Amino acid sequence: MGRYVIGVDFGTLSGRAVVVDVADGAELGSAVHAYRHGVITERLPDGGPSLPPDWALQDPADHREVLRTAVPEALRVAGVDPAEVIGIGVDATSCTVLPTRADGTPLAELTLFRDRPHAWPKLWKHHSAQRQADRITALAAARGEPWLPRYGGRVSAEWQLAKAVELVEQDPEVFHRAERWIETADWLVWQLCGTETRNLSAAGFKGLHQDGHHPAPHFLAALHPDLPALLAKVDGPLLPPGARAGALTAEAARRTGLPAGIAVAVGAIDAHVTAAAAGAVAPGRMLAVLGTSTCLIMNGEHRREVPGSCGVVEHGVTAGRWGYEAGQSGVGDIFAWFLDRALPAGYAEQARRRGVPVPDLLDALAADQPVGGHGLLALDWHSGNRSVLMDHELSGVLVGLTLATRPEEIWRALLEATAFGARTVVEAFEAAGVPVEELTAAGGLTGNRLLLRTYADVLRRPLHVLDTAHPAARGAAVHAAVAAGAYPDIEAASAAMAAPRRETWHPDPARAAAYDELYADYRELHDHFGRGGTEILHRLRARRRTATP
Ligand SMILES: Nc1ncnc2c1ncn2[C@@H]1O[C@H](COP(=O)(O)OP(=O)(O)O)[C@@H](O)[C@H]1O
Ligand SMILES: O=C(CO)[C@@H](O)[C@@H](O)COP(=O)(O)O
Repeated sequence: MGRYVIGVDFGTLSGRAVVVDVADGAELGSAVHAYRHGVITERLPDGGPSLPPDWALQDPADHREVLRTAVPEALRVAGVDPAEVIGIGVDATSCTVLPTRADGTPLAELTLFRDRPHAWPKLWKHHSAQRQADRITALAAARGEPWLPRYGGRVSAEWQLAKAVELVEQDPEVFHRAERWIETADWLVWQLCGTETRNLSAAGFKGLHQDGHHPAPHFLAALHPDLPALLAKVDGPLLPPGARAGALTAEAARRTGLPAGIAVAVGAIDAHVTAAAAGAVAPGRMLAVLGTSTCLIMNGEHRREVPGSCGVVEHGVTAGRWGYEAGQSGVGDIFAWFLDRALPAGYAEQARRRGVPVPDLLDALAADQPVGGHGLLALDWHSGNRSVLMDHELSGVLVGLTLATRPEEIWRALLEATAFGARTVVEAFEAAGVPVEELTAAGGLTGNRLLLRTYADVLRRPLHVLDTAHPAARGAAVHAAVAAGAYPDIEAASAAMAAPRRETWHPDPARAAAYDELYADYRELHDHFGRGGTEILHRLRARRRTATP
């Protein structure tokens, strides 16, 4: 009799479930379910006024629907007997956080709060709390909070505390009525096993939980007098990656088609579980999850403070190690923006005639040009800068345009900008004494060969590419196998269940040398716009805010 586990990944636009063989990690069946409401940026599903700029919400009903549809569908495709499934693991984007009642009911689902934007789950890329994040950073720096350097010296607008300050300031009633304030992954685990738990990884990386403590009540009170009440909303058993949160309830079993009583792993962050799917859990092995955003994840033997990183957290990636995270808030999102909003319509028509996807057409048109031949340079900040500046009021920049510039050249400049952004992060790790010995890529962007070639050239190192269409869901399945007791820890489970490598890209020496020069210019532009050479990007953002009705 086989033994299987299910991993369910809750991404930005869709959720996916995969059925995995516990013995060797083979993916036997999968199903993807696009969220009915996608990312909510304009208006709440029932209508109402426009949401302010930089807002990004999700609908908890969309998440439940994934459990109800994608899990049974993946089981059906795999053709396995559900009775042979021994565990389920769940990961989600983060910090994606929602206010609920004590029984887990999302406030967004109560008639009283349904039309209140602050009652809805705020997605990781809800970036409107930058000024709150700046205040938190300034206060922590002024007080010499020992945790601040562990976050590279800055608190992100994406994280729990910035979002909580925004909530208490802008809708105090929702803040006070929220009995729980919880990451989506932890909320989903609660839905599955009926027991509320919290994962140490998100508590650390997104909740500033360090050395067993949340930020102190007096620190919170200095931000807002009511904020210490947050501590009672986020408490609860904190479990390390791969721990068993509980057993699948009869109700969740009915909804998913799985047997009641199987192990439910504690919730996890999407990029972090992917390290287990990639076999990249030993210190020095960096994983680049290249998708809507980029997350760079790595384990380390020791704790080091890396300026501009998103944090170093004990048990952050696997139990007993120091996990590191850094990244870029917009990568695939920038390419999607270009395709949707900036590319002349004729290109889609040309792609259709050639029978290729539009990105492939643009890659083919741009690939043979020598490095720098387009005369362009871009900053990859259309969704703000996560590392190393951690500032979501920065925005995209493109210089070098002429009347001869072609769309495919801008496309290539954008691909290159994201590679330069990744190199900036890798160099920050190495400069802080955290060597990056190996680099593996996973995620939706690994389907773009020009992008992979560019990353290998710009980063000047071999880039291993993972062979799986569902890296995060597979990682969640690895966590499920540990929670079910099939392996003693994530290291052992990952050794047996990680996805194979599809290929390795090696840098081309001539292109890499040419990119070194362009990268030096990127750094100059980066520091000029991002480190005080000019405040123009902040002024533009402020003007947009005040000009918005
Ligand atoms: N060939 C491609 N070239 C450029 N961008 C792509 C390509 N394929 C997918 N993308 C972008 O990748 C992102 C999706 O990545 P994926 O890893 O599937 O999702 P997520 O990161 O949300 O889990 C989208 O932003 C999409 O526009
Ligand atoms: O920030 C994190 C992880 O820490 C991600 O959840 C967030 O960047 C979203 O990831 P995706 O780009 O949707 O894969």
